[in-house]
Amino acid sequence: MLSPWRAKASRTPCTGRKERNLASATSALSRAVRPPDALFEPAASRGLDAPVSLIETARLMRANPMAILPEALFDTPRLTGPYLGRKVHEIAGPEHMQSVLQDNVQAWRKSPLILRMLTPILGDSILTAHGESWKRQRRILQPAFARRRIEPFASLMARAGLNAVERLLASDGPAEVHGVMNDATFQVIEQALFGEADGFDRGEVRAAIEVLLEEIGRMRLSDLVPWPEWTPRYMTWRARKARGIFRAAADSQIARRRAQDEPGEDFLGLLLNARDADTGAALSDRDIRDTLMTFIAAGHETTAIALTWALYLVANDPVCQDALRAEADAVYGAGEPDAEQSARLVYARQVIEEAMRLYPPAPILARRAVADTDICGHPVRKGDVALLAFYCLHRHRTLWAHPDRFDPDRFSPERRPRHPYQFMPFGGGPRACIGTRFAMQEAVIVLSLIASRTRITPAHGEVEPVMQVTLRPKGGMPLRFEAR
Ligand code: HEM
Repeated sequence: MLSPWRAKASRTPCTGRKERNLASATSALSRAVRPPDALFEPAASRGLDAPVSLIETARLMRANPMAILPEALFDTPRLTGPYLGRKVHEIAGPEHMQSVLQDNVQAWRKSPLILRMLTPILGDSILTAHGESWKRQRRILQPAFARRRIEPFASLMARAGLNAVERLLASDGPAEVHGVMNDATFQVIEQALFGEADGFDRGEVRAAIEVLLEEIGRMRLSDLVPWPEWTPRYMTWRARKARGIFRAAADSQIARRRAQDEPGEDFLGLLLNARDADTGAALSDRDIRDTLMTFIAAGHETTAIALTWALYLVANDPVCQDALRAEADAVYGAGEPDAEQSARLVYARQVIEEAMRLYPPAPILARRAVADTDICGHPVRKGDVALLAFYCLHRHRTLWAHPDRFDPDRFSPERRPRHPYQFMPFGGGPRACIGTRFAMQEAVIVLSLIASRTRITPAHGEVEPVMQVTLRPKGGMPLRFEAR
């Protein structure tokens, strides 16, 4: 059975006529040469087929939260089970997602477990705040992500893509793609935030950020205890020191910029200039510092993960590689794409979307009910938990034909999913990712450059996904690259 939601129109494809023609041409190229069952089908991560004890659940959560997803959630939109005297609602249906993230959003808050892990490092930032504090920050930050603000970053994204090509080709034997993609997206976010600023030791700050991201991603058994919200989370001495290094560097950059007449066009400049449209208020230095760290935490590893899985899938699909190359030749030739050209790389965009369908960088989100409510008519009590299983939604057997196959043509203008909550790597509703446009522009440019300049082949067999906040490749992602 295919999507019962298909009839519900409407997500307008944001492609112009010229792009659509190009999309059909490259899609036709990728389809014409092979029958659908010749498509690459990576092994899928499957979950529990029977309930397990609370202790076993805690163990699995720490090792790989993907393992607690029930197998049945690939066939049904909701499952409900017991959870510490309350209920946990695991959901994988578009209308159920919409109910939690949009229709009844005021009844849900981000999970205390995730907030406990994020807040010591990100503070009360747009990612962790709720209520008025979140609304104010979202209002002030939204204009920084307008198209005209993001487009100028295309050239630094292309530079990072070209650096990545060089490193992948220089590798003696298989390249460790996840590391190279992490470096590329770090280069992009760091330059987008601070521009060419000097006055701080970039190497030291990068090392500190790595320690902080590791600290955010490390779930401890004590995190699974439902402490009162005000109980501080234990932080290692190393993480405290790293937080001090990052804060000192950010504070000194903020002070230097404030002393200049022109704050600049990078994110730091935009944050210093940003004003609340309702009240005219500016962000405090502390808000700005926490926002900078939040953009790094939310925007660098996620994009690197999307690219890593996309390259894995493309490595296993030579026809898709040829189609990517043909598109790059037609759109920007031997040069590198600018913002206008990157918007015309519609097939590269489809590949990134299909990669994020199969491997959503954020595969599960958790929410806790702060009031009695319901999910599509099913009663929910205050204190219940909802697990939004995007991984299951994206491979749901009632929604997608051959859900485990890599088929970028699913995202062609004629075939793309119609329900806005059927494909949601960036979340949904008012708390959806603010960085979507930035991430898509970056991922499309970097993927297109790598696929057009190299021939990619798998180095070992299947790679398994493991969730450590994001959906990482277990044991890394070795692939081989040859110059075209
Ligand atoms: C492929 C890359 C990315 C993916 C898959 C992704 C995914 C997500 C998801 C699923 C959420 C919703 C979280 C929730 O509802 O609990 C989110 C929120 C957010 N993302 Fe992204 N993201 C990406 C890139 C970025 C980038 C590049 C930035 C910034 C430069 C960014 C900044 C944020 C922020 C600030 C939020 C919180 C928004 C709010 O609560 O109002 N993300 N992202």
